Order: sequence, then C-alpha cells, then structure tokens
Amino acid sequence: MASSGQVSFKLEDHPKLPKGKRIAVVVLDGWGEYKPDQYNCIHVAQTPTMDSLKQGAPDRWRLIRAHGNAVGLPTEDDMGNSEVGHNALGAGRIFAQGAKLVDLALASGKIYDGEGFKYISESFEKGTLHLIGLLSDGGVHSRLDQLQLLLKGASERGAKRIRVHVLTDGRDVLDGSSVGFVETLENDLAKLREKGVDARIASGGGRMYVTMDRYENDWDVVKRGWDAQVLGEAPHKFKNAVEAVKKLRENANDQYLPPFVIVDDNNKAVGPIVDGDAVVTINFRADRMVMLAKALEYQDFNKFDRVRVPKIRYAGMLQYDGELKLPSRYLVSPPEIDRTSGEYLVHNGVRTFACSETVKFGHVTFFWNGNRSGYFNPQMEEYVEIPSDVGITFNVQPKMKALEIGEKARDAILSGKFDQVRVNIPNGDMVGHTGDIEATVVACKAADEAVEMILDAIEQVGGIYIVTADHGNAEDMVKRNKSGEPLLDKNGDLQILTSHTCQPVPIAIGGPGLAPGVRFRSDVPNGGLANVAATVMNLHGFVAPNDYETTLIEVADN
Ligand SMILES: O=C(O)[C@@H](CO)OP(=O)(O)O
Ligand SMILES: [Mn+2]
Ligand SMILES: [Mn+2]
Repeated sequence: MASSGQVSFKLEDHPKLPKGKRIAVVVLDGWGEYKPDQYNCIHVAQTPTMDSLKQGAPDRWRLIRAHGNAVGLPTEDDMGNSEVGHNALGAGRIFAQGAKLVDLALASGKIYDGEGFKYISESFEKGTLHLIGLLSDGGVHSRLDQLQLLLKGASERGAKRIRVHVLTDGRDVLDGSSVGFVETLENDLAKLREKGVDARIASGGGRMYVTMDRYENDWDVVKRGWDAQVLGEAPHKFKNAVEAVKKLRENANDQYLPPFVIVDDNNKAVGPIVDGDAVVTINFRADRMVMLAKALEYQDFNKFDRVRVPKIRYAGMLQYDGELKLPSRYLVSPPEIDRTSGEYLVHNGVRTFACSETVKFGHVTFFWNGNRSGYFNPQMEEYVEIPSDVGITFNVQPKMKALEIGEKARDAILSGKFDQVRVNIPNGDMVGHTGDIEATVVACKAADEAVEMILDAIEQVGGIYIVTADHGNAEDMVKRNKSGEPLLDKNGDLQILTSHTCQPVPIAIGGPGLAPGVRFRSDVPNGGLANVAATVMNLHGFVAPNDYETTLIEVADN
C-alpha cells in the first residue's frame, strides 16, 4: 500500500464486478443468530424480511463471527460490542482492541513508563489520584481487573491518596451484580489503606444516568456525574458505597442508579476533584467517555455550567478520539485503525450516505471510520443524525427511530446522489439492553420493517443490499448454563440477560443489481465482521487492499 511513505488510496478494478451500483449497507445492532425459543426475541417477533433473506438463496445468506478474537478482543469468551464490531466492519482488518492493549500494557508494566502515567504521577506527591469509570467485568468499556492492577501499580508508584468514582453497570453484566463489584473494590481499597494509602470510593451512579452518555444525546447525564465527581454534590449521601448501592437499588436498577457521594462524619464529600489532583478515566472504550473528556479537558466548554473547573492533570486510559486528539494525555495508545474502507471508497469516487439515530450515530460514522470524527471528504459524504428520544429507557419506545432511519435511507437511495447508503438500526440492541422481553419483540419487528423499506428502495433502483449485524443481543435474553438451559436465581426467577452475546450474526446479500453468479464462498468458514469491508468493496466494483481480510464472495461462472 504505502509507496515512498505515502498511502495510495487507489483501488484496483474488480475483474468481474461492475461499478456504479447503488448499495445499501444495513447493520442491525444487537441481532445475532440463536436457537428459536421463547427468549429469542428475533424468533418470537414477526420479522418477515429478515426471515425471507435467511430462507432465500442459500449461498447469499450465512453467519459470521462477531465476538472474541474475530473482532480483536482478548479471549473467545468476550462478547462482541458496537465499537469493535463497527471498527471491524469499517476497517476490514482485525486490530487488537483497547481491552487487549490495556491488558498488555499492564502485564508488561509499560503503562507506567509512558508519557501519560508520568504526567499524572507528578500530582501524586501533593494531590489525589481520581479514577473514574465503569465498574464491572463486562469487558465492553472497562474491566475490574484492569482497575485493580492500576490501583496497585499507581499506589506502588507513589499515589498516596486515591479516590474512585464508580459507575455501576448492569448492562454488560447481570443487573444487581454491582453490589458484588463494589464489595470487591472496597476490599481492595481496604488492603491499600492497610499499606498506608488513603484510598476510598468517593462517588457513584448508574452508567446510563450518570456520566456515560454518548454522541451528545443528553448532557445532563454528564453534568450529574460532574456534580458528584468534581463538585462532590449529589442528591444522595452515604458513608459507605456498598450501602449506597444496596439502598438505591430499591428504586432503580444498576444502569440507572441516581448519583451519590460518599461523605465523612461531618457530612462532607470525601473526594471532590480539586486543583492539583490527577484524574484518569479508566474506560478503554471511547464513545461513552468522550463527553466527560471534553468537560475535563476543554477550556471553552458550554454544554453545562461546570461551576468550578479544577486545574488537574488528566489522562484517559486511551485516547478516545484520534481526530480531536482527545484526551491529549492517555495511558495506553489506542489501536491505530488506519486506511478504513470509508476512506478508500471516497478516494475512488464512491459517494456515501450514513445515518442512524443519535444513540448509534457514531457507530456508522466514528467507529466505522476507525474512531475518527468528521468527514474524509465532505463533497463525497453526507452523515445524517436523527435525534434520539432523551431521558427514557427504550423499552417504553421500542420502535425508536427505526422508521425514520428507514425513510432517510430510502430517500438517499432514491435520490441517486449516493453510491453507498449505510445505516445502523438500533432497536434489537437498545431495547435488548433493557431486559424487557416483550418490548424487545416489538423492537425486532420495527427493525425488520426498516430493513424492508430499505430493500424496497434498492429493488426500485436496481441496486444491491448487504444486511448484517454488529453482535448479538436480542436473540437471547436469558442467562443459560453450559447446555443452554435458562438459569434461575435464588428466588426461582429467570436471570434476564441485558448484555450482548457471543453468538454469530447473519449476513445477506442480494438485490436486482447483484451480478449473476455472486455467492458466498465456501472456503471462508470462519469469516467474521472484518471480512465485510472487502466484500462491500467488491460490490462497488473494486478489489480490496491486500492486507484486508479476505472477501466473503466469489463470482461463479455460469
Ligand atoms: O450501550 C453500550 O455502551 C454498549 C453496551 O455496553 O452497547 P453497544 O456496544 O451496542 O453500543
Ligand atoms: Mn452494537
Ligand atoms: Mn449494545
């Protein structure tokens, strides 16, 4: 690719496939393939369009891998997620992802030799080290064991006063598990205190209500976190974090716990962030940390009144946005996802339209383009964001904006202004995360209707479609034992699975513009999301770069 230090973005013509077809690239979020039982909401829902793709031409529908090593995660037990899924879909290669890079940096100790750690450690003598992030072993945004290692490593390297600001999960792990995670953390902090380190939990709140908003859907979420973490103010005050989580769970689940601060005997917050302190946001995943990173780092900031802006040394676990260089300091270098398919295609004349609603908008833009904000070429691309509903859990509005996304995609296809129309349809995932099975069934139906609308438009213009998903979610809503039987909790209730899964996802190609003889190859049995980019490039009439994962399709002579 690289010639004399410069990347050539020119793609070779495909020997058999024509250019100029209009192509819809549809990503169903959280739509895996699993056995058809009553907890498989995709199976229960009426999904005639997706069913017809599956039951249609057998060599134009298959399953691909969307979890573990196939998307650059540390182990085969790691479920897929939107970040790594869309990265793989867009970049056409498998990059070691944040989870893995942080593991390696912690294991080798290199994390402590980097610029980022040196920078924050200059505050250790006089200031407090604050660690803010998601507290679970979900492995999607962060991992408890990484936090534990960092606590140990930082205290061994001079951090004398440490405050942890926890965000409870219940989305990548079972609801209710936050109590156990906070207990574990409290034990670790107690051990540090025995060694003379003044280490405590300072504040907390549920990830979906405090701090971890994304794509600027609702700045109030970040403000609630700021007030607790930085200002030491929250509607709920407790002496002890385990007690806080247990009490607040009486009225909310882990994802939505209201903000709380831990106070001392004088009712004073034990860990506001003040001048001279160091802050690390411990999530490796970008989307739900970027907003807080902006609030912590930007001098000019008007999204909410920060009241007090402490002079701190701030580092992200990773750099979250390569284009914005945000945050400017970080402990571990992010994956260098370069030469994404989006960048190649605009250089080769492919005009692109991308759309989703706010909560998934960055998935088909930012993640698709290798964690990069903005256009490669504004003359060739248009990205449309449909505002998501704010302040609700999506089980009350399970249709979300699927219809609107379908309409926008349809109009973009019919307009003739674009060669690729790319969408993410969020319903299976966003409603699946609520654990509400009935609502998730409604969600899957709505997603299917959006697909139908897009395929109709492709039919009208003689185009091609490629329909796939980024990882599983709605196809399995219960926790199961090894033989696949649903597990009950100690009260005899079903254990609802709010998280993603390790299931494969479907991929289907078709449409009147698909050249005769195009079919899935049989010699890529382990194909995964990273094989999709080369496939899409072929359908646009190009051969993918040599180092891309191989295409899933071939053209049979007939
Ligand atoms: O909501 C999120 O942040 C994750 C789950 O933690 O889901 P997705 O990867 O589908 O965005
Ligand atoms: Mn997703
Ligand atoms: Mn999800």
